[in-house]
Amino acid sequence: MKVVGLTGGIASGKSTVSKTIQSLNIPLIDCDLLARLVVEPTHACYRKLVKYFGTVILQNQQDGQPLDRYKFGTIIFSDAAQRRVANGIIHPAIRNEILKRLFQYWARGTSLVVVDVPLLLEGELWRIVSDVIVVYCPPETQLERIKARDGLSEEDALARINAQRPLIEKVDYADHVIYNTSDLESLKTATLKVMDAIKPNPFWTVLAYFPPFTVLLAGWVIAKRHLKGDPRKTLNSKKKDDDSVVAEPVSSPSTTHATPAHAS
Ligand SMILES: CC(C)(COP(=O)(O)OP(=O)(O)OC[C@H]1O[C@@H](n2cnc3c(N)ncnc32)[C@H](O)[C@@H]1O)[C@@H](O)C(=O)NCCC(=O)NCCS
Ligand SMILES: Nc1ncnc2c1ncn2[C@@H]1O[C@H](COP(=O)(O)OP(=O)(O)OP(=O)(O)O)[C@@H](O)[C@H]1O
Repeated sequence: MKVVGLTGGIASGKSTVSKTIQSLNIPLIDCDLLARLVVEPTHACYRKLVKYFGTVILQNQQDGQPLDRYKFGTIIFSDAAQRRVANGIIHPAIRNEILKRLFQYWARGTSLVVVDVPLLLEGELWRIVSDVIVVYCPPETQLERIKARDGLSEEDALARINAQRPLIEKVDYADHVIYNTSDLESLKTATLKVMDAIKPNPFWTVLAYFPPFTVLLAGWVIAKRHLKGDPRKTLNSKKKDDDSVVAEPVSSPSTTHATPAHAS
C-alpha cells in the first residue's frame, strides 16, 4: 500500500485538494478531522487539556462541554509554550488514530492512501510516506483566505500563519508541489496532474502483500526518506518555537511542480 503525505500551510488549499483526491475514490485520512475527534469530551485528551488549561477552553467554561475552538485557538496560536503543551497532548493521539486507520486500509488491500497532515514535516509521520505533496500559496494569499473563510481579524489570522513554519520552506522538501496561486479550476487540474504522477503500479501493489516484499518495500520507503534527510533539520528556518534544529534548504531535482497554467 502506497502512503502519500499531503501537507501545506494554514488555508493554503489542502482541504480543497483533498476533495479532488477523494473524488477519484482515493481514500484520504484527514488529520484536522481526527484532531476534532480526539478532543471530544469522552476522549482522554479532553481530560488532559482541561487539567492543564482549565475550563476556560470549554464552551460556557463548563466541564463536560465541548472545546471552545476559537478560545483554545487564540491561546495556542498566540503562545508558543502553550502550543507545545497542547501539541504534546493532542498529537500522539492523532498519530495513533492515523496508524490505526492506515492498518485498516492495508488489511482491506487498499493500493493508495493519502494522509492530509498540516504538520507532516514538523512531526514524525514524514518517515512513513513514500511521497510528500505540498500545497503552496504565498503568505498574503493565506492571510486573505483565512480572513474570508473564518471571519478572523488580521491579528488572529497572522497569529495562525506565524504559528507555522514559512510554507516556502516546505516546498524545498516536497516531492510534488501544487501551486495554488490561481483559481479553483487550475487547482483541480494541478491536483489531477500530481495524482497521475504518483498513482501506484498495480504490479508493486500486489507484490507488496507477499511478506518478503512487504518488508523490502517498507524498507525502501524508510530509506528513501532517510536519504532525503530529516525535514526538521534541513528546512531553512530561523529557530522557531516548535523546531529543534535548523539548516539550509534542500531541493530535489525529481520534484514535480504542478503550476496552474496562467499563474505567474
Ligand atoms: C486550535 C484548534 C482548536 C483551532 O480549531 P479551528 O477549528 O479554528 O481550526 P482547524 O482545526 O480547522 O485547524 C486549521 C489549521 O490550523 C493549523 N493548526 C492547527 N493546529 C495547529 C498547531 N498546533 N500548530 C500549527 N498549526 C496548527 C493547521 O494548518 C490546520 O489545518 C485546532 O486547530 C486544534 O485543536 N489544534 C491542535 C491540533 C493540531 O495540531 N492540529 C493540526 C495538526 S493535525
Ligand atoms: N484557488 C483558490 N481560489 C479561490 N479560493 C480558494 C482557492 N483555494 C482555496 N480557496 C479557498 O481558501 C480557503 C482555504 O482553503 P482550504 O480550506 O482548502 O485550505 P486548508 O489548507 O485546508 O486550510 P486549513 O489549514 O485551515 O485547514 C477555503 O475557503 C477555500 O475555498
